[in-house]
Amino acid sequence: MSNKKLVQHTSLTKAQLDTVITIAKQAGDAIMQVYSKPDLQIEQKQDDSPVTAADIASHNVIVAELEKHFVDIPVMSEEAADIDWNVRRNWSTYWLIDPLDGTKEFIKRNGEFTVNIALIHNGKAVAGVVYAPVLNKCYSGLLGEGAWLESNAKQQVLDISQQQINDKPIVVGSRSHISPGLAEYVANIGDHQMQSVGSSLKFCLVAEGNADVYPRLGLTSEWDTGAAQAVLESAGGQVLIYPELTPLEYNQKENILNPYFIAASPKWFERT
Ligand SMILES: Nc1ncnc2c1ncn2[C@@H]1O[C@H](COP(=O)(O)O)[C@@H](OP(=O)(O)O)[C@H]1O
Ligand SMILES: [Mg+2]
Repeated sequence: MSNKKLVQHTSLTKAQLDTVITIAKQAGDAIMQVYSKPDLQIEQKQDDSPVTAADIASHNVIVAELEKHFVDIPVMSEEAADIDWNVRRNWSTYWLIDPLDGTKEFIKRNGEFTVNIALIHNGKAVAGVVYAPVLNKCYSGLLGEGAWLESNAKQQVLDISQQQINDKPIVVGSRSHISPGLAEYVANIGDHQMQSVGSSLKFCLVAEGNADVYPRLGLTSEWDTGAAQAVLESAGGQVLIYPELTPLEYNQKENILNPYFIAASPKWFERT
């Protein structure tokens, strides 16, 4: 398959998205092989965050398969992120990958970790797949076309464009990275329920309509959010920089860290 077609469409066809879903599941299988072993081969990276044999195995599967199916589309992965800004800034279309988001949850073996593959086009997350192998849930989205959840061989369309906010809003936050900014934001919500969940699954819970808002007033990198933002926005949700409330975009700056953001359905932003 040539990338010319991809650039022409500025996104993926449904058949191409299915190929990416298959790749995410292959990566999930590679992760689960490590998960079942007693030694996860945990190492500390330079930024002091953990990396395991599963992060690397997933990365290798995804990169090899994407290069096989989509010729000439560059790839940025958390596990191969050292790409010169002067090269990367010229990419109009590229794959943005977090092979294993929620590495701390993987190490705790609580199931709250995901494989994340996003297609970025002109700074926007236009397609994404988020796969949680232990939970057996695969979320996918094509911006402007729709979002889907496949779970136990059943497929469900995700659409939160008209979703009403719960009287007692359900707020999702990180399980392992709590920030002072989050406490301040939720204090202003009033009566609410707080749920702690690891990884990009927080965006997916909002996309499913099972949570009202995911305020991230703490650090993340672009690969942590691209795929799940594509799922959420394809389901009719929004991811806006906080406090400016402008869209969260990609590859607009050398620093790969995201600004703070709020992910929610449109009614949340109407309300606040
Ligand atoms: N101080 C920090 N700087 C950059 N990224 C951070 C961070 N603290 C947490 N993260 C990111 O948050 C992700 C986990 O999300 P959550 O806290 O919502 O579970 C981590 O992904 P990895 O597990 O892929 O390293 C990590 O990249
Ligand atoms: Mg991550």
